[in-house]
Amino acid sequence: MQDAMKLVVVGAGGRMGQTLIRVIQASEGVTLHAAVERGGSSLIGRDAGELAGLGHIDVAVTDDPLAAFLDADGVIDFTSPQASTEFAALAAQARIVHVIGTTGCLAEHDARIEAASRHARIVKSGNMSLGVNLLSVLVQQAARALDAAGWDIEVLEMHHKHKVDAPSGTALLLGEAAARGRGVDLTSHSVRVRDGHTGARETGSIGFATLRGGSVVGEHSVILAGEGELVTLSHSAGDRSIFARGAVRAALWARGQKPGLYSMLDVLGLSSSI
Ligand SMILES: NC(=O)C1=CN([C@@H]2O[C@H](COP(=O)(O)OP(=O)(O)OC[C@H]3O[C@@H](n4cnc5c(N)ncnc54)[C@H](OP(=O)(O)O)[C@@H]3O)[C@@H](O)[C@H]2O)C=CC1
Ligand SMILES: O=C(O)C1=N[C@H](C(=O)O)C[C@H](O)C1
Repeated sequence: MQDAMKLVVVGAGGRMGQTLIRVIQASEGVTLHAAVERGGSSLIGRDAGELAGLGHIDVAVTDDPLAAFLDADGVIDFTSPQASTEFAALAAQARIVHVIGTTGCLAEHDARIEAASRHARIVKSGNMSLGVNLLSVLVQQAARALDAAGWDIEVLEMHHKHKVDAPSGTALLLGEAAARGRGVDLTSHSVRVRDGHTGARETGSIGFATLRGGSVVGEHSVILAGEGELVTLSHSAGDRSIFARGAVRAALWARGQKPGLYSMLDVLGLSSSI
């Protein structure tokens, strides 16, 4: 049997970082090797278990990611686009698995992450949950079956008030699935904001609407609106552990793969359904 996979959590003090520490401690086949926060953070030196509400686990938070990566098997990263591109380069240097849940990446970040995947095994997804990835397959099928002339597609999302990017990574992932189903490119068909005298809706466009407030973990709906009927496909996240469990599953899966850039659909064996 293989040794437990040694995982580093970067952004250890964040909402997802703390959830990951709890999920890793509760999971078979993985062990928390290190916890990383940015230099200057008041969390450096604190015990990661205490930070996550578990009690002492003898893993002190460090601000030296490369030292942590060199003796690890993988890193799980829910931080920021800039930080994730830097961690991808370090994961490539250490030749380890890098699971990236960070959203809001621009083309320049994605290009750097793709370059790092020549040496690292990277799994990146705007949503690590099983439910959302299954939903994306269903959205693609619905968009293909219900034609653009008769059915308009709108993606609606709501998240907690601290979220900094919009539309959410999940909304974009679902928009991409709808665009694939329609055989069109999302960028040239999406309407990300509406305000003022917008004119009538353009046939075939894919609209996005963003709500923010309170402590909502993540609500997503894809609405297919026809004449006199609506089809709504939706997902509701009750707890951040669904993302953390997906990320751990991705790390274990990627351990056996060649260097490259993979998605959660690859991890879940759903790529052949798209
Ligand atoms: N794909 C998925 O399934 C999911 C994705 N996400 C995404 O994950 C990301 C994080 O979300 P969330 O946990 O809510 O955000 P938080 O702001 O709570 O956590 C981010 C953490 O990363 C830390 N961080 C930022 N830069 C660095 C760095 N250079 N080195 C070390 N640590 C760093 C932050 O530290 P500091 O506070 O000092 O800046 C913070 O502790 C977002 O992009 C979010 O959209 C979230 C949930 C699920
Ligand atoms: O920031 C969050 O919280 C979440 N971010 C991801 C996204 O942008 O879709 C996933 C999840 O919905 C929670």
